[in-house]
Amino acid sequence: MNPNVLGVSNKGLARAANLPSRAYVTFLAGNGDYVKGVVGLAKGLRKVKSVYPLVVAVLPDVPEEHRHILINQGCIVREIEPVYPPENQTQFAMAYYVINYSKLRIWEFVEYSKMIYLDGDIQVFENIDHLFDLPYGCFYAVMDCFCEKTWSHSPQYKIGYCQQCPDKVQWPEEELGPKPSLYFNAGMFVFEPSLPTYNDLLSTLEVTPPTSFAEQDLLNMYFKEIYKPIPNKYNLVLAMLWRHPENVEIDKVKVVHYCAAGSKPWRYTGEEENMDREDIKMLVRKWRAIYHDKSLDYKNNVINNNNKFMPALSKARGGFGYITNPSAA
Ligand SMILES: O=c1ccn([C@@H]2O[C@H](COP(=O)(O)OP(=O)(O)O)[C@@H](O)[C@H]2O)c(=O)[nH]1
Ligand SMILES: OC[C@H]1O[C@H](O[C@@H]2[C@@H](O)[C@H](O)[C@@H](O)[C@H](O)[C@@H]2O)[C@H](O)[C@@H](O)[C@H]1O
Ligand SMILES: [Mn+2]
Repeated sequence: MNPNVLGVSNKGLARAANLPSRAYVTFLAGNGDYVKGVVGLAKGLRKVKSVYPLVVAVLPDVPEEHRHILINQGCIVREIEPVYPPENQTQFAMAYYVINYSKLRIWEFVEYSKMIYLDGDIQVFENIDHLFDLPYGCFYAVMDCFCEKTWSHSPQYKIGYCQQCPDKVQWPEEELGPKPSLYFNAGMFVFEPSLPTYNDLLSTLEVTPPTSFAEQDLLNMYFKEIYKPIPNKYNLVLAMLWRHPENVEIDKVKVVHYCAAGSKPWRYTGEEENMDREDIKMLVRKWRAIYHDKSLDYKNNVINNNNKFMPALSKARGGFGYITNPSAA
C-alpha cells in the first residue's frame, strides 16, 4: 500500500517540498515487546521535533495489531523478508542475533537518498537531524566497546584491549598481527540505501561464515574502508558508563542505546548487574516519561487529521503529521 494518501511517491513529495528524501529507519521482529521500544522511539523523535519520518522494517511475524499501533503513531510500516546467514552455519552467531541479519533489507529502501538506522532499544533525547547533512560516500556510526562479557570470545577482550582506550593495553602486533580496524556498534548508523550495495551485501553474506555479532560484524567488515566514527553522544552504548566513564559526558548525550543486559526500559527490573546504578535508573525514567507521555502520541500531534492533502504534504516536509493508512486514523 503506497504510504501516502495522494499516491505520490516519497521522492515526488520530497521534490514538491524540495527536500531530499530522508527518513529514520528501525527494525522490528517477532510478536514480543520490542514494539514498545519502537513506539518510544517514534514518540522521542516527535518530542525532539525531527522533520523526518520513521520507517519501521517489520518481519512477517510482526502481528497486524503491532503494525497498527505503529501506523497510529505516525510510522511508515514496511514489511521485509527475513535474511538468513549461510545454511547450517548459524551456530556461530549467538542464536539471538540471527534475526538481525534481516536488518540488511533496509539497503533496498532506495526511495530515500539517506537514512539513519536506529535500533528499537534506542531513544533520541536531542534532535540529530543534522546528521543527514553529513557528506555522502561514507558510513557513519559510533565506536563500540569490547569490555563486556559478550566480547569474551574475542582476542581484544582476552588481552584487555579496547578501542575506547587504545593506550591502556598496547596491541601486541608481533603476536596478534595488526591492530583491529575501528569497529562500530550497529545499533545506530547513517547510510545511503543502494541496490548495488544491497545485492553485494547479500552476496557477501552468502560466503561469510556467521560470527558472534552477526550482521554487526558483517557490516563492520563490509564498510571498513568508508567507516567514519562519530562521537559517542550519538549512540551511548550503556556499558560505556562503567567501562569508560572518562569518555562519557552524560549531559551532552543525544542518543541512548539500551543494549546492556537488563536495561531495556520497557522490561527493566533493576536486578541485573550494573542496573542499580543511579545513571541507569535516570535514563530508564527518561525513556519511560516519553513512552507514557500522551501529548506525544501521533493523534495529539497530527497537523490536520481531516484534510487528506495536508498529511501527504506535511510528510513532504518530513513531519510526523501524516496518516500512512487513513483507515487506521
Ligand atoms: O525480539 C527482537 C529482537 C530484536 N529486535 C530488533 O533488533 C534490534 C537489535 O536487537 P537488540 O537491540 O536487542 O540487540 P543489542 O543492541 O541489545 O545487542 C532491536 O533493537 C530491535 O530493533 C526485535 O525487533 N525483536
Ligand atoms: O546483532 C549483533 C548486535 O550487536 C550490537 O549489540 C551488541 C554490541 O553492542 C556489544 O558491544 C555489546 O556488548 C552487546 O551487549 C550488544 O548486544 C548491536 O547493538 C545490535 O544492534 C546488534 O547489531
Ligand atoms: Mn540494540
